[in-house]
Amino acid sequence: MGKYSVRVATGDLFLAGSPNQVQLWLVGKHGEADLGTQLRPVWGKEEFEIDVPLHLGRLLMVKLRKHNVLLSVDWFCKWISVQGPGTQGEAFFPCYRWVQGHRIICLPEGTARTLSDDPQNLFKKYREQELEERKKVYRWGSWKDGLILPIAGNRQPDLPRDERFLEDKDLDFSVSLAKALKDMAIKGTLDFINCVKRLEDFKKIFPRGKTALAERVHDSWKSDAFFGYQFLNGANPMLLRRSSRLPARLVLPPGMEDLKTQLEKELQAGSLFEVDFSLLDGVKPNVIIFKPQYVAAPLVMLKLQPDGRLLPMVIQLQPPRYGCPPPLLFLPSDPPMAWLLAKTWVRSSDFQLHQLQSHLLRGHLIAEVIAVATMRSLPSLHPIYKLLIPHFRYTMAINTLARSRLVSEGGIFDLVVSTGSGGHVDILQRATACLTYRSLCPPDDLADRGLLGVKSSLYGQDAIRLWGIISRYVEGMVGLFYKSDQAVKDDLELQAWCREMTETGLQMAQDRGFPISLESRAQLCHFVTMCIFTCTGQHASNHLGQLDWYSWIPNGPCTMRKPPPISKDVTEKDIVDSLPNLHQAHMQKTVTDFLGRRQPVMVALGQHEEKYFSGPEPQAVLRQFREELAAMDKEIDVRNAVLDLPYEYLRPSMVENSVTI
Ligand SMILES: CCCCC/C=C\C[C@@H](/C=C/C=C\C/C=C\CCCC(=O)O)OO
Ligand SMILES: [Fe+2]
Repeated sequence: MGKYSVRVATGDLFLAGSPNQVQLWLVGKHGEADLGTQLRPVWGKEEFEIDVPLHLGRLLMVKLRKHNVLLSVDWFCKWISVQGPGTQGEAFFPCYRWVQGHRIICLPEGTARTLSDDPQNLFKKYREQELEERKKVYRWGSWKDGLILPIAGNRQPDLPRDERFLEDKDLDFSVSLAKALKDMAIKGTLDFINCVKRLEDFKKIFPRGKTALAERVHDSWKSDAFFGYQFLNGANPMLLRRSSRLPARLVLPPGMEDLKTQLEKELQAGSLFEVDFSLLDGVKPNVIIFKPQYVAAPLVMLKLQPDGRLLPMVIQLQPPRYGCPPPLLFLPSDPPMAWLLAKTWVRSSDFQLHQLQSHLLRGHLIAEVIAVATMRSLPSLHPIYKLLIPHFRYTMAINTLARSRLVSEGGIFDLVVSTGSGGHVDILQRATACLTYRSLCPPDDLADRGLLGVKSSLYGQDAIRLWGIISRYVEGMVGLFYKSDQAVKDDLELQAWCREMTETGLQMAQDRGFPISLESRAQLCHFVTMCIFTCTGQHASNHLGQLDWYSWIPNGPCTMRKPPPISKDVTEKDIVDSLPNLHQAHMQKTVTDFLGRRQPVMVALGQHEEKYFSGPEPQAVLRQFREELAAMDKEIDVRNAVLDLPYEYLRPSMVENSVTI
């Protein structure tokens, strides 16, 4: 018994408060005290003192209930802190979510606890009740067969309130989208009248506020070195791999003996690389306003020069067909327009696989599976929940918007992208079917692709560096709560989480290397590091490049309006007629600007303010994480200062803490 001082923090946003009265209870090890309806959490922090005549013992949780007399107004509660007998200083009760309706909400004290950390089962019932409620609120949905699962719900209002944009993000998103679409409507009216006669005419829709790198793309997009560089450090660094043999599909017609000799020489030297777009083979192209669009499945062979440049050696635009002559091969020595058209076809193919496989599937959709599986399987007391939750912010919301406006029927893909109207779903299904656990872990992925130690792969160097920092952060936290491998095996909540992710969310992905159980601390750390890296670095490295590399439309054409060339007699007009028309280009630029712009409402990696963990040790681990991120950021700044083309997409200050756009 004694005097307790209670502080209650409401969210910082304008609509976070509520005029409803809130009743609080203090729940201790030895008793529970009803503090009555002391609160009206309209704004900021509220504080009050109260005498409690009971002996409560160590405080375990705070319970609260919002009383709705006339009107129920949701309240965003950040946290509650209590000082008094049994609190050992300050007892901190994290919340960081909306309090809705009339039900009693339980907020356990912030110390992370696995089931085995609670031998007296003081929280067991609470954990079970919380998960039972979460499974009702966070339900798996289904968008298309053969894909990993999304959250249930077609629009933002269908989502749990805690997953929707808060007003600052919502305002920024809505206003900037409305502005983008207004500009598009005004400037786009002439698109159907004007047309592009020359490649330089695409400058008509080249963004004003373009980035310095976008300017460089406009100036240098035709160069072979620039073309090759993009596979290393461009918008989509995920396809390049070192050749271990000449690809079977590369059929060299008679007269190409020199090329074969060169390829074999590079192969022997270990400097032969390839980018194979076979995943696109046979994808049904879109038809836009009754006009057929075209899709190809190129193969590019490249050589890594001693100076670090990656130069194309040959482009095969389509795989060989049985019973047909071998496909035409395009060479750097071909007539310039023929070679440029071949490279442009590769750029358009890269746009398709980048946006669908590298960005949407391996960034957005995997992050969503991680978020939904965690919300359904780990109670808020669990250390892994506390570690991961900051990396889920707005992911379900932005993905729901993507499913309803980008890849939906009548969405952007159907309107202007060559793989729209179903081909995009086919590609997502094919990419899902070959999605491996190793491909989501840069140390494994880069090893498999033969890119470890390649100095000109700045993406690779930064991905390994960032993976290492995140890995040490995860190991630091896991080490606080799991003292042995057996403790990991014995954590039934953790095992259920891993199984829910692999078997349900990822749809039986164990045959592609994803674990269905966690047998050791090392395996747990690797899995959780993959989760955090996917929600942060993987998405950023495949999202942030859009503005730089796709603003100049010929460098990343969203569609191709003529079939791939079958001769080398190519004119600039052939290229212009193949590229998106002005309307399609305008739409691509609008969406690229909108999605690719730097987000004003942004939390950088590791910089979340929410305090989910109580106790000095987890705070120390987070502090160390932030210090390592800051050091990496500074070193990237120094490195980039002397680079002709800086690489920024894995710079910690540029990487968002979750997938929010
Ligand atoms: C043409 C670019 C396609 C990019 C697809 C890859 C990933 C998804 C994307 C998320 C987008 C989420 C919402 C988009 C909402 C509105 C689009 C604006 C166009 C319109 O509705 O008119 O990752 O950033
Ligand atoms: Fe994105």
